[in-house]
Amino acid sequence: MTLHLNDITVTLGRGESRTVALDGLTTSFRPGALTALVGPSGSGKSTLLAVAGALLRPDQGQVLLNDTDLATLTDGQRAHARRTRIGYMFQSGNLLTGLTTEEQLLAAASIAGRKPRAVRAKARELLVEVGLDHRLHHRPDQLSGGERQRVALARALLAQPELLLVDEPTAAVDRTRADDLTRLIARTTHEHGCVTLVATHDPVVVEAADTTIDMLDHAPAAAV
Ligand SMILES: Nc1ncnc2c1ncn2[C@@H]1O[C@H](COP(=O)(O)OP(=O)(O)OP(=O)(O)O)[C@@H](O)[C@H]1O
Repeated sequence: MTLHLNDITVTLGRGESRTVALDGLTTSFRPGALTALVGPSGSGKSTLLAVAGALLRPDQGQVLLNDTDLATLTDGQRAHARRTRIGYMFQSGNLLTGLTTEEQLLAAASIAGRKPRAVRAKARELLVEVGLDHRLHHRPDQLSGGERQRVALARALLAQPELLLVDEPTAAVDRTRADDLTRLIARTTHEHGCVTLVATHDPVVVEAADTTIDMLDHAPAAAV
């Protein structure tokens, strides 16, 4: 799978808060490559992740996952693409209230049509890898922000998505854990051949990436 963004423009807010977050951005991402999105706060990294992940429709431009333009799909088709083709590790975690850590992974697998029995061992393995094997029975409100984000990563990796979108994976964890997570994301990308985009301010993540996109090179004219 390749991801090609073609002439993407996104405007956010209205009136005085109206902001051009992306202005005619064109770029491609290779399968099996980890791309670091870098640039100062406000340069459009999260907006790019939201557009690539079919969470935000661009005002203009194409979001091509192979031959499928996510920008022109119906809401239902976009939801299907999110469930079956795209994995997210965002700062909010987006976990389901009331489910334990292990259930978050099994429920997501079940929604994607897989039998919980068939994925339980792999789910446990991933939770060990993200350092949460001692938190299997905690619910989201009993986890720290960094822990919630790691549940989201394990859940995303269990689904083996074609496109993996990660926002600041190392911001809420200590250095050792940050290095482990960075290695896990890079290894998964190389082994599964997914397209991985990581928004980051962390030089260690940039070092581990195969390519880097500096958002300032694509900054809207008004912001330069
Ligand atoms: N709802 C909104 N309305 C208006 N402007 C917005 C809105 N959301 C974001 N913006 C603006 O759009 C621009 C891009 O924001 P974005 O969150 O993509 O930046 P970022 O590079 O991810 O920043 P950070 O590193 O701080 O996470 C910023 O200038 C921001 O202020």
